[in-house]
Amino acid sequence: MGRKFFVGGNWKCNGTADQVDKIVKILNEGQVPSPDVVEVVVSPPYVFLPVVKSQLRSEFHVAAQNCWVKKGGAFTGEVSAEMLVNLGIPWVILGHSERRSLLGESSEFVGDKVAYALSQGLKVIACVGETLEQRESGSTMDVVSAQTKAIAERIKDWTNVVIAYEPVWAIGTGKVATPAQAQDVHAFLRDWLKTNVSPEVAESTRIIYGGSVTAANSKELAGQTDVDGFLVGGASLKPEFIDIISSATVKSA
Ligand SMILES: O=C(CO)COP(=O)(O)O
Repeated sequence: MGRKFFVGGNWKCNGTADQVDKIVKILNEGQVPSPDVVEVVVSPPYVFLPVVKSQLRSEFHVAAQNCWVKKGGAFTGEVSAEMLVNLGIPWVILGHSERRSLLGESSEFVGDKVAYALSQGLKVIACVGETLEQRESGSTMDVVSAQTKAIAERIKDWTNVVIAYEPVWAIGTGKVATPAQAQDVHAFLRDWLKTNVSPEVAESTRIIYGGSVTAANSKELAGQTDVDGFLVGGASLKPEFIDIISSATVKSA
């Protein structure tokens, strides 16, 4: 089907220079499937991006965890898409639930960011996902489709977009979505893209899962038809990230 497995490591706001050295060493020494089988992107905090980029094995790439919504200028504390491009940072994560909930980023704002980042040549990992309350009230599909729609309304080309489905109740909680729960939402999102964007975009866009992914559950999740990879938080800071990357072989088996 041609969707290359994608594993992202979101380091969030973690790490000292020493810890970053150690993680990079683990990543560089780990035995992983070839880049034909899996695309690996790690996302350190901004301050560590240049050092990680320069030291990381060449087949792995780096992502920023955010960027500003338009051209840089008088926006204290922000980092612009142009700066990332200028430093050769190929990817950016946008719309993570921690930014939506803690920093008040609306779906429209996230959609604007995705459109601007793509226009500057960045590739985007765009995050969507429902809270526990929304899941329990039965509105999961409404929430993820509204979040996806805000992006779809603002972009034309999906080539450089990966969608990360990250149920908020599964993030950092140890409470992973069951493979069936993940598959349900991934299949729904793919169908949403088919109806609202195009069959080609639905078929080619990677939809990855995030939320308490570990080496213990990654193979079973990877076995689901519409799960095209992972966005890993906590476990991406540990040696088990190598095993999670290796779960890509489930698809080619
Ligand atoms: O938010 C996440 C990745 O972006 C997931 O975090 P955890 O893997 O720590 O649950």
